[in-house]
Amino acid sequence: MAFWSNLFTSKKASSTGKPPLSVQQRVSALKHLPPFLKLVWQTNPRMAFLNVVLRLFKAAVPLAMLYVGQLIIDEVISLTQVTGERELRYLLTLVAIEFGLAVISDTLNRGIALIDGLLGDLFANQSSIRLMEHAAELDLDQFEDSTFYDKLERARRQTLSRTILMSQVLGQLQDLITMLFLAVGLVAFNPWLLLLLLVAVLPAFLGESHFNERSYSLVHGWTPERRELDYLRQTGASDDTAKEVKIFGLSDFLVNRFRELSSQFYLDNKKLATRRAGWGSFFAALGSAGYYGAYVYIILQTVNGQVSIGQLTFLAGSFMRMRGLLESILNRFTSVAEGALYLQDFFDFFELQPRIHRKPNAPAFPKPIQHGFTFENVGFQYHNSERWAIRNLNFTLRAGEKLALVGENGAGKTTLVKLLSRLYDPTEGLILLDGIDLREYDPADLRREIGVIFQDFVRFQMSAGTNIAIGRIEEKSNQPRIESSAHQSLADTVIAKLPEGYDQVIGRRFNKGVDLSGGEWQKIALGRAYMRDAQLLILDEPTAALDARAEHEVFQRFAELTKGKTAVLISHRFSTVRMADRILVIENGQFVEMGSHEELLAKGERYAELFRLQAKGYL
Ligand SMILES: Nc1ncnc2c1ncn2[C@@H]1O[C@H](COP(=O)(O)OP(=O)(O)OP(=O)(O)O)[C@@H](O)[C@H]1O
Repeated sequence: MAFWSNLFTSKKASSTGKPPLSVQQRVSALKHLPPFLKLVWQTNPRMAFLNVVLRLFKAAVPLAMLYVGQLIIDEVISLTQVTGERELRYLLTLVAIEFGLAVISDTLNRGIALIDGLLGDLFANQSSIRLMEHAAELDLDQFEDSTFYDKLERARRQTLSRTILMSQVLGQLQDLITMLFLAVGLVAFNPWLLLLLLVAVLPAFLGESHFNERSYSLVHGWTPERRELDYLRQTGASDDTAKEVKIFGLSDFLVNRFRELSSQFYLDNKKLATRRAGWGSFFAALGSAGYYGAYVYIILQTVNGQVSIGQLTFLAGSFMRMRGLLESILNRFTSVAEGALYLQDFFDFFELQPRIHRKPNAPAFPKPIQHGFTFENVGFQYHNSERWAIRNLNFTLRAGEKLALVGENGAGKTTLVKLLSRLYDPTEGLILLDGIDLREYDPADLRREIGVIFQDFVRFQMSAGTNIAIGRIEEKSNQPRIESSAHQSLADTVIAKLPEGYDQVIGRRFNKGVDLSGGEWQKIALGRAYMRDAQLLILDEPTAALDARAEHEVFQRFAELTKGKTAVLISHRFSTVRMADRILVIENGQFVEMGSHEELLAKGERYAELFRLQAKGYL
């Protein structure tokens, strides 16, 4: 019987190859319940308090009803033995009390369900907000780590299901109190009955807890695959991918992979569910045997005249209720413990801390920048890669200059920009701003003074105006500023053609959304750079989809706008690159040469070679 041997601390790997968790781990997961309940309480203290009070009242109702029931039956029996005039007032009062209790019980149930639902909604909303806020604080490389994604995914799934945990924990406390009340009556009659009850219910509890742990391991171990399933579902049927899925005939490929993964999960789950159902029926039969044993005992006592018929109904009723309660307490205990295990994922996510954060005593950000950014022997390795994306980089981006970065695909240009904006910190070497290590400044100050438009800028499925305002979202109501940014980035001509102008939702995701061409999107995204009005502006090839004339015009306007400001341009078009004051050529992450267009051409080395290739139409 593998079941019994696995029950406590199984070392056997589950079907997912992950060892199931031990009882110790499960019990230790319960430590997350107090902070969880604290979060629930903080969500809305008044509602939480009311919930507890209503549940306390509800806990006392079953005992009161059973007791009144006993009095009613005994009174009925004694009245049947009376001949002549019968006094019914007492009996009718008892019935009225029982009726009152029934009404109170129903009302309390409704009230508790209402507050549970409302508090649960508030809690789910607040958890989602906390999750979004915390995710926003984390570093970019944490997002690029797949184990981080698994954590985020599990935490995201938690926000809704945790509201069920809240009702379960509170329900548990309520049932425990009801049990306590009922137990007092039962123990007074015969303490052995209580023991019989435990014996009847305990195996079912252990069985449930075993299977819950298995199903947690299964679900937990399948997180990466479930993410893949979500991805496949999304890729197979979404507006973003429909074009390529059709052209390349990818539907079967995606469907087959989905079928393969989902049927593996189905089979694993089916095996577990079937075993669970089999053992569950066996344990339920054990429970019934316990109940009927106790029932026979009480009946015999009644026949022998040791207890009244009213007491018989009270005791049998209490025993039956206690069995139900104990079963649900124990079963719920395992799902509470399981919920607490998932809570671990939830709290784990919140324990992740960004490495790039504000230090105490951060120096004031220079306004204006005096000297510029100096790279001293800078090297950078992506955390998931052995390769150095950038190495031994030494140069200065002078305050007020326009610097163009040139290099082949994968040379490290975008990486350099990410280091400048502190999306990452260098693996080795230093970046200094006006002589102070960039890491000393508050990253929020730095980012406020830098505007970057990446080549893979986000196409926000929002209005055209908001898409530009995103460059400085605090100014989202400043329509003149949005319009002047749109004018400078040539987005105004695109917006003029939209039926609802600046209020037009762009992108296809939402109803009435109008999609734009690649170049039109770029003009909108470029508007963000003008909206930003930062000390350092970086354009990382956001003009690649613009036609040659539009790009030329964009950069002429850009040069005017950035007069006196520092700017970095990345472009593969030399007609654009030559507008820069200086050009930095990098290859395989290493410095190759630096100078003005004329200087580099005169030098006749790498830049000159690339320039001539493009002039001949080879690049
Ligand atoms: N998130 C990442 N994780 C791991 N490696 C990365 C990541 N991003 C980029 N790289 C690698 O770092 C190197 C430099 O990439 P980078 O994006 O900086 O090149 P680039 O010069 O901007 O190229 P392109 O002209 O194609 O945009 C490449 O080899 C790339 O594969």
